[in-house]
Amino acid sequence: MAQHTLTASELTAAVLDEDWRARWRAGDKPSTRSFAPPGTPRAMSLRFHTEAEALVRWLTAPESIATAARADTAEALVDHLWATSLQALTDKLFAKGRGEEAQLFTARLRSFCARLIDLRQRAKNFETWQDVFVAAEQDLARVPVRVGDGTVEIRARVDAIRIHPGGHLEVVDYKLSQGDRQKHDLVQLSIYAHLLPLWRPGCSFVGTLEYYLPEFSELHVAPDDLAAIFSDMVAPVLAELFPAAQPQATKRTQPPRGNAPARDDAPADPVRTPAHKSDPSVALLGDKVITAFGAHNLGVEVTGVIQGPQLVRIKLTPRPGVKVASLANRAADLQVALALAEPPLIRAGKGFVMLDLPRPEPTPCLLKDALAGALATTLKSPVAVPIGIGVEGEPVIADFADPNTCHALVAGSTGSGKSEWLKAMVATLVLRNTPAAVRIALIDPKILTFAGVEASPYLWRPVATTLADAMAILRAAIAEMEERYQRLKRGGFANLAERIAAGETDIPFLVLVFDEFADLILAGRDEKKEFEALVARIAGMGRAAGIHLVLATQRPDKTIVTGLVKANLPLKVCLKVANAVNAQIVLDEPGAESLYGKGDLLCDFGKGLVRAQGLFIPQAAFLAAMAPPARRTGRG
Ligand SMILES: Nc1ncnc2c1ncn2[C@@H]1O[C@H](COP(=O)(O)OP(=O)(O)OP(=O)(O)O)[C@@H](O)[C@H]1O
Repeated sequence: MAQHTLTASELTAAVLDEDWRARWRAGDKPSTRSFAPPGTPRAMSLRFHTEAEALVRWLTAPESIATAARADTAEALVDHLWATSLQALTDKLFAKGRGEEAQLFTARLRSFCARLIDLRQRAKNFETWQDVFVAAEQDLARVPVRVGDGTVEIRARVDAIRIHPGGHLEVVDYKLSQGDRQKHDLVQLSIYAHLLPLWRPGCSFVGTLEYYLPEFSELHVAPDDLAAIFSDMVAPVLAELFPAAQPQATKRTQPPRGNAPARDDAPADPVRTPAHKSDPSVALLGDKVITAFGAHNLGVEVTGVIQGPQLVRIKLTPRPGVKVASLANRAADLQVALALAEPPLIRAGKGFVMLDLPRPEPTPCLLKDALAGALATTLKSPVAVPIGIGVEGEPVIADFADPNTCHALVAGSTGSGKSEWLKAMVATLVLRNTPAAVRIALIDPKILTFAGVEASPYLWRPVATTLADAMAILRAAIAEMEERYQRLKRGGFANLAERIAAGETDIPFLVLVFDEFADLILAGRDEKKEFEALVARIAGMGRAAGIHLVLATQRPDKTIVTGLVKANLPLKVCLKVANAVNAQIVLDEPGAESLYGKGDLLCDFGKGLVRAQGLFIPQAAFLAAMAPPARRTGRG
């Protein structure tokens, strides 16, 4: 069967090298490395990219952002690099007789640091390095590109996405050599520029090639020039490589809104929840588990094997004398015995012990399918939202109207699936309500999560991307809450739901969604105090007024998830976190460090933890959902 995916590097190679293309068409997988000009000295390109990425992450990470914002000279940045890794690296290179390479490498990074200071000066009203960088080493996973009547998925990783003072986003490619490779660099940049608006519809991107030779030089390429390179050089090669690309109708879940480009980044072959194809190899797992525990003198019986969308749950009964804690302590041994990537989660359930193993072929849960199936009858109140699909295929839902789940804390390390979870939650609210019934405030410091929704009638205020705008939204929500209380009192209603039930529908529910709130806590003592006070106020009084808070963070440590924040958000949704301490902070018990990522989550409703798989909505469907109801093209 024809292959319908390739990487941006492969596509670049195919565009510029006819032999490469012929070998690929013949079914080979030719290397893209042969593309480097022969005889070039070792540029240590990979290491340069790693150092640049680590530096940008330090500049923008919540825990270091305040310190990093004070770094206003190239020397200060070089000092940081030197202390964290560069000194050790150069010492090693000198010891190996590669002193010349070490000097060249250091000179390149010096140029990089000097460039960063220029960018700092270029930024409008610089407060932190987040005013410069949106992302470093950003993966663009499986972006569908139209080829003829079909689609081809292209994968890419871009070096940086930055804020350009012209109001665009700037995609940047770092290069360590120039010469005859500039054509190659331009083709690659044109591919990135083509992919990015498909990946984040609604954003416009300019392209920059940055050379560190070691002297710095840059080449700006206008969007029209990049589009011309793509259509003249890349598009014909794509058509040649994929003469029979898959018809779009079989891949697309929903036509895009207006002129928004098609995007369907849902993983392939989604299973219709809650029924999942059973996997024959799962039948053998029970025996393997008995043997693995038996090797440590822990007797267990398998009393059930359940296949969820992403997990296999094995229900075990411990033999007399075998403690649950002893089984849980053997997670690392099971990881080895069953050749797992992570230690499995082993927890006590009602009358049994649950051992969750990854499914050999996990299947994602699409919001669209869940809304048409399991959620159709279970979401009742207008502000009921899905948490995900449970291991046994059951819908796991929360209702903001319920005092036990009226405000949420969402935590998970980077890549765990927080933004996707938030998007599925927001999409559910807007797909089930008109803008007159529900309004959303989006606080998106990462800029890309909610890009492209600016014109949505569901927005209560424009999407906030800065600390100042985020605080302004919270203050406005307090004022709104007080006004609502007056109106409820005048009408003799205890809360908004009661008023709506009486037929008065002119006040919408309001859900405030923070894709990251760490910056608000770390901004300074006064800001932290004000933020906590505002959160406490809304948390305490918001439900009656129909105002709900959803605060997400990728940094669930004690500094960010303070006692006050945690106590005020009764619903906890914890995706994969870095360690057991983080899990403990969010859920009061470890476990979430063993989740598998990509939407795998544990949720606390106040009566024990539930494991579920978060729902997924493709970006194009999300944008379509945010459109006015009359202009919707379908259901996401
Ligand atoms: N529910 C899901 N089902 C399938 N895949 C998912 C799901 N959630 C996330 N993923 C995959 O994981 C990737 C990362 O998810 P997401 O962007 O939500 O992470 P994140 O936790 O917000 O990370 P960061 O904090 O770095 O932005 C997505 O691009 C998607 O490929």
